[in-house]
Amino acid sequence: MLELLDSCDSRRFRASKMQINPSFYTSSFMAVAAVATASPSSLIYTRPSSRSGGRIPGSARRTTALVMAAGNGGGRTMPHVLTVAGSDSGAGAGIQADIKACGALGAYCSSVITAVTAQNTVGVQGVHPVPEAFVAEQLRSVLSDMAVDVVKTGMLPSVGIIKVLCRSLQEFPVKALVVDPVMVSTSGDMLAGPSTLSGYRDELFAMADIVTPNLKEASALLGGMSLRTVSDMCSAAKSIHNLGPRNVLVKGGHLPGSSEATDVFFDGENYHVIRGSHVNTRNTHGTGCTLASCIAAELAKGSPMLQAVQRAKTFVESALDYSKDILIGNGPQGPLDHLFDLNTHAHTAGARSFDAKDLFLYAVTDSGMNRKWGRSIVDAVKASIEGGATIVQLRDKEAETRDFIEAANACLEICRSNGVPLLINDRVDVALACDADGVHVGQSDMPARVARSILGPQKIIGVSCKTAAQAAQAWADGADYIGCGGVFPTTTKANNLTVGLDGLKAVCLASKVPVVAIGGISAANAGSVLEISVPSLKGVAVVSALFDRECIGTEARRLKSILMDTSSHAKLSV
Ligand SMILES: Cc1ncc(COP(=O)(O)OP(=O)(O)O)c(N)n1
Ligand SMILES: Cc1ncsc1CCOP(=O)(O)O
Repeated sequence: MLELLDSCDSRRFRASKMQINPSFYTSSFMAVAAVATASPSSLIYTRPSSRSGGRIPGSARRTTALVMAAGNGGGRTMPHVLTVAGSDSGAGAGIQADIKACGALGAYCSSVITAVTAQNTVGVQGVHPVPEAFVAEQLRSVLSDMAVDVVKTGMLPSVGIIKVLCRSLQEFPVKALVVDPVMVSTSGDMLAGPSTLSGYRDELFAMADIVTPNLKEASALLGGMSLRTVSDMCSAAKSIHNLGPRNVLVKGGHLPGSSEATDVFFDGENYHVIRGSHVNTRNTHGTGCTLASCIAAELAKGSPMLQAVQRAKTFVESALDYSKDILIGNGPQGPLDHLFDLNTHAHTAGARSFDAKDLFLYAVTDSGMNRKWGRSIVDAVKASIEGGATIVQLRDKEAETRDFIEAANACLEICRSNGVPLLINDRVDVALACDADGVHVGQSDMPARVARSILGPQKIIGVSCKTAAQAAQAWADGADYIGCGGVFPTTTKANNLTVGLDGLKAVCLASKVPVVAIGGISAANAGSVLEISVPSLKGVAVVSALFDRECIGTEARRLKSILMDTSSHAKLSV
């Protein structure tokens, strides 16, 4: 697998199509080490090419020889993917997704940018292609210097850029080429004109080790062929294979009438139907780029093709599952968290533990109501949790500090044993004294910024907001969530302005942190609150609907079931 060339040797070599070999790295590393020890200044190493016309340019060989002569030849190599794709300012797809996906799988990822897009979770607002000559320059910079194993392509906005890439790959061969024929974004915006179809078909596919179209792209490549079933996908995979790539993966996504995410892989001889579970989430932006990058990373690590595809699919499924509730942006398509494995460990290592799902049914206590019904605060909190409350706030405007701390300690015991966070209304001192999970502060209480500096990064801080400007300030101050209301008129809080469902919606749309609605909410109107259907709205907070009722547990159960029904019928991401 390894060829040694004299540094002055100008021989060109032409290698036959290379099989991806898992032992490649080990063997090349050992051979390099041997060479470095034997005769460091006069020999260089190179690897055979998978591409026709493969050669190592003299300048690159000389550079390698110099590096080895300088004593760096025995360093550790990394599997290396070069992504040639567009930049996504929202970082859910494109170059940014590729770099994160490769990093997550342990591959180094260099990048050649073909276009700069202005993009977010709503859609694509602008596309600015990079001039062909500058794409060529970027390619030369990376490929002439770095040992790239696999090139992965994403957005190639013109035939000219496709041609530039093909020329570069002829000059600087790599182990494998993964082509994701990106044409339309998940939001439906065009990223490459129809003229690029001929570039893919006539130029790039013949060089590709795998092409990974989704149903729309496969259909476009085949002149508008209708693709509805797995059998259609098999026919499409065969037709695309006839265009030149060695392998084809047609991604079925969520096929009509199926609860699975089904893909078809064709290697020119056999079809493999790869089934995965469909994850119900808005956070699917960039899954195509991620899948192709993962395939590239696995190939760079030495996996055989089918195994690379299977591992990539497993990674995407795990990332979708982990990211299904993440709130980034207000548009219909949010991004994945590619670094979920890292972040899972970060949580256990002490990062903030707030989970927006906890806001679903938020019980806010009221000392006056407890007195009226002859209940202790501890019994009231216990009953609300038994009924399904997901977070509790102790709100007591009258208690002496000492009594408040005592009550908070007792409630904390119940909350902790049920895995329900306990927050303290207004009183940062009480929260600190009993080590509660956090505080909720209003616009005239201690500023959230100050509370954050006192409580540290791990405590939960909620802030009451009635306007978009207040929501922006709360986020800037380090709030974890905001409480917005009163949504409906209420007698629980005197002189409180009602913002209505429209006001709630405006704040939710503006908020960069999760929102819980509060004020006059009960079983009669809780459904209408969730139905405003803005992703940042994560639940409702109630006082009288629980604590001014005879049976707190029954009321909590009723509310919870209404919230769950509404969120599942409206497919809300709460
Ligand atoms: C979840 C939640 N949202 C809003 C409020 C109101 O807090 P604030 O504005 O501080 O008013 P008081 O509760 O102090 O009367 C809240 N408590 N909880
Ligand atoms: C504390 C608070 N903040 C805004 S409205 C409100 C009172 C909510 O109480 P209820 O759920 O009984 O209307």
